[in-house]
Amino acid sequence: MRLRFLLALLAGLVALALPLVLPLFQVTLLVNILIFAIVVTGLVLLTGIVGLTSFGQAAFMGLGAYTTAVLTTGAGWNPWLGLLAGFGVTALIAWLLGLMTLRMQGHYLPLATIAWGMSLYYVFGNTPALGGFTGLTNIPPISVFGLTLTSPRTFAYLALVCLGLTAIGAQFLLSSRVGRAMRALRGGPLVAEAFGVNTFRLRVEVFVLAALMASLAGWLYAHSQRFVNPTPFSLQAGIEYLFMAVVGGSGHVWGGVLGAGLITLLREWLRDLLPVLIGAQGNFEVIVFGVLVILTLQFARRGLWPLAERVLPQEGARLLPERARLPERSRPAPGTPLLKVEHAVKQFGGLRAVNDVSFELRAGEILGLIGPNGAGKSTVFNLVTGVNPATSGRVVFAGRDITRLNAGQIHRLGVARTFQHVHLLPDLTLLANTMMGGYARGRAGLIASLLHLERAEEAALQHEALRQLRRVGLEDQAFALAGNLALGQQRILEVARALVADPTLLLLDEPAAGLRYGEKMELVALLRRLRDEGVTILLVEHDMDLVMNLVDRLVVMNYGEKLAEGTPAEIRRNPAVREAYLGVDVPGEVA
Ligand SMILES: Nc1ncnc2c1ncn2[C@@H]1O[C@H](COP(=O)(O)OP(=O)(O)OP(=O)(O)O)[C@@H](O)[C@H]1O
Repeated sequence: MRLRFLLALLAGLVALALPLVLPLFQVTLLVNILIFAIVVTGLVLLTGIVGLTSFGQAAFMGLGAYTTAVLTTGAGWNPWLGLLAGFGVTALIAWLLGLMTLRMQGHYLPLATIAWGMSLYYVFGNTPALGGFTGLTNIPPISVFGLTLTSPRTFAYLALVCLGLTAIGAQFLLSSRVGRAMRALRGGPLVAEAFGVNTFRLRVEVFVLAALMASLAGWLYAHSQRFVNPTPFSLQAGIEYLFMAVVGGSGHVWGGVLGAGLITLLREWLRDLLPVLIGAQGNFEVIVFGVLVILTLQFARRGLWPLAERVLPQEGARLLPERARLPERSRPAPGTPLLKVEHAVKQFGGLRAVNDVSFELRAGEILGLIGPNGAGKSTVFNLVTGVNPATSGRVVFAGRDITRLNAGQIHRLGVARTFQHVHLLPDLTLLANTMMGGYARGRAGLIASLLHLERAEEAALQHEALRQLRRVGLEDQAFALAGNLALGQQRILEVARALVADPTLLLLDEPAAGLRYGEKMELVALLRRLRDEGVTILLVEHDMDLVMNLVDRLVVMNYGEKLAEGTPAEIRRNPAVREAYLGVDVPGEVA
């Protein structure tokens, strides 16, 4: 940790020395690298972390550049006001574009980013007030504390400060509650929503943030070049920013900075070299970039920064001091009805997956939901967790009708879940994964996270996560990576993550799927212990042995209907159940 800090300090000092020692031409290049790195930092958040591929960042850079260019040349505004105006214009346009496009899935979103990237480029080029394709000249320089930044040497320091603040803010964000939610979004909305994240809103927020970073870069660009034209804000430039992120490592802030440096330097070098080698003029460097990206995707899919990370000293485990604990929910008295499913029906087109199912779950018990494949168990699970609303009927939790609430709203009432297919963030520690479960117990938003103003809350979450890891027996691995765990432990980690939400009801979706015998026994022991501590559990499970030895009561489903309900002993004797499970031995109790 100390060594890493010293290396970072050294890198910072070198960066501060470079504008003084490099020849002027190279300082200009350095300024460009710093500016491009700001755009790419936004792309890292948007594309590398959240998984929203954007080809349109150069257009947002253009919005920042043109806004300040018009206002400072035409209306005589101070460049700093031009920056704020650029932020305003970019935020508004990005927000509108985000609202329109961010609900799109798959390849539709990248297509949409290409569309607006092209449109804005032609708006810049075809608007006479913006100087058309020749652009606007005589943009005034920026002044800082009375010092006018006309020389690239002094301008480089402004660019360095801007990049430093952007990159550190992005790092702060990624190590926060919002950052964990952003990472969870990458795997689809299911997990993030289950922990109370408003996924669409978060996508829009990150989209606007990345656009604002590009806008800042555009402002710097306009005042360093002192003129603007549409070319640097074209679709091709947008693609090059993506190249930088991919080559450097789009999952890491410093990867973005590395990519911006490498590609910009390479471009300069190739622009001189290739025409000599080929004997003709042209943008041949783009061909090399294309090959480079393909090679990176082939041999270092996550970019070059993760390779550098391997040789850098690893960051040590650090816990913030806990000043206050998170508030806890009041518990329902054992035996009181906690969950009621009343005449639930779920229709998928012509298929009635759940048909008039009713059952009740009392506080402090473990209820198992079993049935053959396709019986409708997962569908019931989805009705209770708000993933899919019931077609008719009611679901009541803790006296409140939750039938029409979404997953996040239901979670905030005290329902936490695990997933049939484990959904963890393999590159994060067990602790960080567990903390994801406490998202709804925190309040800090994007801005507080960027500024690191959420440390007290983060500390409380860290210690709560640690307590839950201790509760499930994983505390000694709190700082290991979740991706290194065996499946059984990953499932137990998901239980710890759910427990951080301080749930009154824990829903487990096939928790024993894929586990070995020993792992199943550990899981059973854990769930029993949790029950004894007062946790109420509903579990959907295929493993009859496990279910029969764990649960207090069972609901058996078949063809979407409730076939039977009772204690394991009653269910074992039930002839209808035996028939539904024909060919499967409904096992006896194991000592
Ligand atoms: N989103 C959906 N759209 C259409 N049909 C669906 C959907 N989800 C489930 N079904 C259908 O509803 C029926 C019940 O499925 P469900 O997944 O609830 O059963 P299950 O008891 O959980 O089965 P398994 O044990 O195999 O997971 C199945 O016929 C399934 O194909």
